[in-house]
Amino acid sequence: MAEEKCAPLFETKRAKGRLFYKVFSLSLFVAICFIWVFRVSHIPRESEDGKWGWIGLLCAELWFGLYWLLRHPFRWNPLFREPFRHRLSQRYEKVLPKVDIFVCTADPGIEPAVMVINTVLSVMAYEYPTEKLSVYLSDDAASDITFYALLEASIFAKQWLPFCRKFKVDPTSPAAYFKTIVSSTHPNAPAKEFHTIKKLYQDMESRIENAANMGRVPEEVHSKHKGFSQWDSYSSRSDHDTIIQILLDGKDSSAKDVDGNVMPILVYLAREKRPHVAHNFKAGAMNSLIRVSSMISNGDIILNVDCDMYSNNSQSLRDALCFFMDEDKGQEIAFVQTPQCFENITKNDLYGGSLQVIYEVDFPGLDSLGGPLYIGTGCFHRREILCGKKFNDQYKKDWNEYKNTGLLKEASLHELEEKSKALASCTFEKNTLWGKEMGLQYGCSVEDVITGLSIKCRGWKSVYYNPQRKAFLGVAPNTLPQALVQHKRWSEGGFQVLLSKHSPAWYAYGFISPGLQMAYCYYNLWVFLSWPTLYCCIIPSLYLLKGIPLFPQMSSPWFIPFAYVMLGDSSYCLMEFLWSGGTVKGWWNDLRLCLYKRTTSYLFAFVDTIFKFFGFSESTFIVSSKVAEEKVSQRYEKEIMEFGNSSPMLTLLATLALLNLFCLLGMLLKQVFINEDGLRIFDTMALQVLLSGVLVLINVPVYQGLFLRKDKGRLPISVAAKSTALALTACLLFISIS
Ligand SMILES: O=c1ccn([C@@H]2O[C@H](COP(=O)(O)OP(=O)(O)O[C@H]3O[C@H](CO)[C@@H](O)[C@H](O)[C@H]3O)[C@@H](O)[C@H]2O)c(=O)[nH]1
Ligand SMILES: [Mn+2]
Repeated sequence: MAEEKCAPLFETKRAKGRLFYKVFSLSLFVAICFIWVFRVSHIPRESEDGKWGWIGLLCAELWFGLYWLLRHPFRWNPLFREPFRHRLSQRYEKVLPKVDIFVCTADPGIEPAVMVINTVLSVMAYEYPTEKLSVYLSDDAASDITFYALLEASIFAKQWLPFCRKFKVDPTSPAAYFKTIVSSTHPNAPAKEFHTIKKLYQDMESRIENAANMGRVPEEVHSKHKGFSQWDSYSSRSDHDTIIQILLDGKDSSAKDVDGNVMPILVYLAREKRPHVAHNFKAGAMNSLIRVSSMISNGDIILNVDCDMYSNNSQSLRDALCFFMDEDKGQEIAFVQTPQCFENITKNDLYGGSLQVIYEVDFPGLDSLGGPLYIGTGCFHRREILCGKKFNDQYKKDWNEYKNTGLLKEASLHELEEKSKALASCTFEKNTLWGKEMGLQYGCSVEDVITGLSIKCRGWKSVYYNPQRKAFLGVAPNTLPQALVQHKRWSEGGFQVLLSKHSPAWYAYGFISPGLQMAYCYYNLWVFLSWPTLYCCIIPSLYLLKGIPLFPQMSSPWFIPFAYVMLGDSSYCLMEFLWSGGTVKGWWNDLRLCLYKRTTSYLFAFVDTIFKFFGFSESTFIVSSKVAEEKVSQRYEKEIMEFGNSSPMLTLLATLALLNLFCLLGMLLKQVFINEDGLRIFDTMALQVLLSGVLVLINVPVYQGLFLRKDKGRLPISVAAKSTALALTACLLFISIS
């Protein structure tokens, strides 16, 4: 018993096989050095062809090599964590802390209300004392439909929560649960009860969907609930008062479920918005939530999820607490991050959306360097640290002195709502430290990453926890344009972090470990991959067309390091990808997306950040769509790439794809009809042929989209025309200049 008492609440394991990795990396590095030496020592003379092409490649290879070095800290010493829930409950069951859960939504058009309330219901049903749970929904669209849906959910929850408890339901999102039951023949609930609850859910779902389709809330509901009157003064999504409604307050009889148990507190919040006041997107929403919740429940722990990220594991809250409440190591942990996983990833992950290598390899590695990034969803925070507390080693939280703070117990509901309104007003933050040193940081497209970094710079650590049964499941982009726009926002955010006050490249020095600095830089430098990648996709192919070699020929000893680096690195990446649970085709798809995001998302992000830096354009946050038309979904299921618009990004992609095709074809035709030495080019220019060949192969979906497909997801004719003209012109121009 005594032993149990001081036994840790979690354990940490180290990965094996690191020596192999280190030796292999060293050998790759030696080969990379040889490549650099070759480039520098073989620069063509003024009289020879290809001098500038050569120097450009030298720069690209230097940069790729250095960037490759940044990858290493991740892989040096990965850690895996395992919490012990039973010990937590033995020692702390009576004094478990209060937890506030924030769900953010911003657009009922692409984040349907039914999906949002499923997420809300799933987190309300955590296996946790309900009187200690509070769930807040922030609605940046201030949509009365979403409010209506939440109202419906608050009623349905009175049946749903007892049902989940009784039959140990998991996942606790009703939609997801009913979906799993269709595929398995053993619902853990008796048929009668199962069908009753299912019917209740479906009725609610159709009421909400009807309201959403009609675009308004049914009259009889409207008049029955006083909450709707708050929309009387509403003029638009970006111009309205604070709307707040405590739907379940945890104390009066209407807040009990059908079994008579207390329900979690449930609050709807749409912070005030005015057209000329910056609202700072999700970061602004989160900060309003932090303040409003401090007035109502003031939980010690804050869990934050996006509206699509339903809880898939009803124990994950307790798991997270094992880290915070561990007597020995818990004191320094600011947040516990779980991976962002998705329920709609297809077998070969067409858009590389699952980010598996990041979550299976990078993040465990980060954990040994001081902890993973905060990635905006599925993250448990300590409230006081999120609000700006600095680390000191005297800090020791005594969980046993459980205090019931928050005013809900004393004040009247109305009073509370009025007080909270002021906290969510759009002028509240004026001349305060909110958005700078308190709460989530403003001015960055990845408010999460920069906030996590600032927490680290204040001396705290974080923990990565990747449970076997995924903690949360969400929706990944299911069209190419969506994926590219999302990566643009992320890479732009990364660049902003790099330029920010907390820059991992300079400011963070001395505050976080050098390995972690490198790791942050690895993510924050994404935009700088665009130029060298573009260069390597264009110049070697054009030179191939012209017949000028830029790489050593096959019979030269210098060929060896090139071959070794290409082969070695790609096989290693493939191995990591498979090990992380991917397929070979998935790896190929991931490679394609990697190319596409580098040549488009990162490029556009680079340009946009510069514009914003000089004040030419304003910040935006393009919310990813979580729904798709029937036809689009069908194509997604079949892993047919969805282009579907004529954006500059797609035009650029198509142009690059065609340019490579033309160069390769042009070269082959030249070999057949003009040159006499036939196949000798495959010796002299083997690597260039290979590079173009791979680029052409990887772009097969683009050629299909341009010329072969008839469906709506294809590339529009206008893109085909523009890109063909551009690619041809580039080839002809390049040939004609000597
Ligand atoms: O003005 C806004 C914009 C967005 N959101 C919410 O923010 C969340 C994330 O938006 P989404 O479009 O799904 O972006 P993702 O790229 O999927 O999100 C990832 O990247 C974001 C930063 O770029 C983080 O904020 C997210 O937590 C992280 O999951 C969603 O719940 C939105 O409703 C708001 O509340 N207000
Ligand atoms: Mn999302």
